[in-house]
Amino acid sequence: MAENKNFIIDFDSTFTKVEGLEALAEIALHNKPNKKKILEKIETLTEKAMQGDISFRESLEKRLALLPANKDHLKLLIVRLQKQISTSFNRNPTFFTQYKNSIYIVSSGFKDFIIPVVERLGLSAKNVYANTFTYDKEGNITGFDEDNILSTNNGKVKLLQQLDLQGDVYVVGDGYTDYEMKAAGLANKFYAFTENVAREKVMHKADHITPSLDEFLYVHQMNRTLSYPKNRIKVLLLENIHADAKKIFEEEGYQIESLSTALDEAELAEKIKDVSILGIRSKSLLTEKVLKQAKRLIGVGAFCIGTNQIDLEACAKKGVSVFNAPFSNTRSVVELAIGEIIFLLRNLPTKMQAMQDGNWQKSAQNSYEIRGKKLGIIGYGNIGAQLSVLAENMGLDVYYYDIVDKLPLGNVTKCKSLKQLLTTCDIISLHVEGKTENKNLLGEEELNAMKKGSILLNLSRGEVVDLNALKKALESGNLAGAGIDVFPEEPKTNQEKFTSVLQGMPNVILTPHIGGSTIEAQENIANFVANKIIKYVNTGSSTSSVNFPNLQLPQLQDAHRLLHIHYNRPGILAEINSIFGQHNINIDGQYLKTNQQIGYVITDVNKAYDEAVVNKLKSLEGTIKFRVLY
Ligand SMILES: NC(=O)c1ccc[n+]([C@@H]2O[C@H](COP(=O)([O-])OP(=O)(O)OC[C@H]3O[C@@H](n4cnc5c(N)ncnc54)[C@H](O)[C@@H]3O)[C@@H](O)[C@H]2O)c1
Ligand SMILES: O=C(O)[C@H](O)COP(=O)(O)O
Repeated sequence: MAENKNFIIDFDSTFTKVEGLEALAEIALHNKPNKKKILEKIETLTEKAMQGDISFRESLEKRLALLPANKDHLKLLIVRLQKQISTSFNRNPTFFTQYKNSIYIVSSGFKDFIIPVVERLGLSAKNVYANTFTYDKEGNITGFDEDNILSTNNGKVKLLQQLDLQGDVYVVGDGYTDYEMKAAGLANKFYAFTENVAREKVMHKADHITPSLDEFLYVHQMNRTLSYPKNRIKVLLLENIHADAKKIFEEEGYQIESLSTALDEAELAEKIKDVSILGIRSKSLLTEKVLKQAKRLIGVGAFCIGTNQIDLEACAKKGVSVFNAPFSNTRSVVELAIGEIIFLLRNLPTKMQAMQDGNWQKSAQNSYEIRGKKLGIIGYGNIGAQLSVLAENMGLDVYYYDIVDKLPLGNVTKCKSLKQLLTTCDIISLHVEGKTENKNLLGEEELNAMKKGSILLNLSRGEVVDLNALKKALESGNLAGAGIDVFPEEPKTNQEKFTSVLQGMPNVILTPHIGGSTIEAQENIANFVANKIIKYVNTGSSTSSVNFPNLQLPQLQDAHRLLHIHYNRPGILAEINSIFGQHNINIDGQYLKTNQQIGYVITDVNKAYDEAVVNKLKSLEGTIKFRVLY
């Protein structure tokens, strides 16, 4: 309760993102030749005092002596600082208005610029305890009021003794002098505020590290803008996901751990225990066994196209939404396929190896143009269709076969059966997904059905082609070459050895699953997937989730959003609404979608609601997960 709690809040680098005196120096030294040097000296002096390495008084005297500032500079400083209030402070205006009489700004900075800044969040000058400047007649800063207790060493401690606050006292700050109030027995707890600056020495002394004001308010169960502090959301990124993803999650305030390799089942099961968001690529298997350990998992990002490595159904049943990047690397795969078609039709792998071995084989034998050849695409999805457009533009005659009805682009010919495609085309390229039904889609029978002298590309999934049968087809000469990018068993790291029955065969291109491994694709994927997950966490929007009913939600405005994920069974929506009815809750908006396994209901209700509602919704039979957003 506010009456029993007092909040002592530091100003520089806590209330604002920057140190006031440093910002003042920046302004006062604008265009001065020695600016950089003086600024560095001021920063060093600030840091030394903050770390507790020199006395505060000494630091202040030395800093002011270096500062040629006046009242005009102060006016500019105030405008700058008002724009630099810490993000999480600005995000929680109700905390300041609700507890304005219990919040004390205690700072070794200067009231001259602190008061106009804290007033922005509704605090009053009478609760600001800080130093004051002295000026000459022209308005130049000459020093500070030396009688002010806050200008002395241990000033914050002495001030707090004088204030003699009744009730609990909580200190929030980024500096050592803030900790000293707790050390002197004048505060119940010291919270090291690390949103703007994280000092090891100060964090080490803290009762609690608070990366934002949200965390402090969450710990104290006080009125706040975010239901759950973002710093509590732990993200685990595996398999060398592009650095942009880490950056985007970091900017959102999440905690990130990033590893360059995949993890095996046991390692992942251990690591996933406290993870809220998991990011993987094609190598990490997310099995039901791993998911059993995932107590806090909300979302999974497949930073690739394929999601066959993830037990999507088990994720849905656990209320975990999975997102992938369905388009971001498609162009890269298509370009590699085109390149390989040209290489294989010119018999280049064999010729290149001969050159490496010192053998000159100038001859047109077994070398063909791609123009006019028949390309057969199995799986006319995002990659297959894109390949057809590029290939047709290069003069290939394109055919496709898909189990789903797909619109043929350009002059492409649709085949009625796989057999028709295999027996018609000179080049076969596989672009199907890696589901169980597609295991050995091309086995001995299918490979034997292919035209004599044709070539095969597989840049989809390893299990789709029976590699022993392919080896035989190549040895028999029925196939003239193959480009294989994906394998039933692939190394988890670049350090592991790779072996395949196709090694050492002529006119075969083996690549280490790099169809989508281009700088452009990886960057696009990182941005696409990370932003989709953040949107899901922040708004509940599940657009383009691969295992959740897709709901595109409007921005939440002055309401609570209740997200209810449940097993898809009849009558549950009626039960949810009956709970709202019993508690007289006004529904501002409601959105529902279901798929075979689960139902996803989002209800926006007006601000005031009874906590009992939440408990009833959580314990409703069939509930998988429940979240509140506000
Ligand atoms: N090598 C790489 O680095 C790399 C990169 C990206 C994608 N991929 C793989 O490529 C696959 C295809 O990607 P996409 O974006 O085109 O997927 P997509 O889902 O858009 O298209 C797949 C198409 O295959 C069809 N299909 C599925 N099974 C089939 C079958 N048995 N016979 C005929 N058609 C069938 C589907 O109906 C669909 O139209 C991905 O699932 C992924 O596994 C590999
Ligand atoms: O599914 C995909 O997008 C590809 O197989 C690429 O996977 P990767 O990101 O593991 O290379």
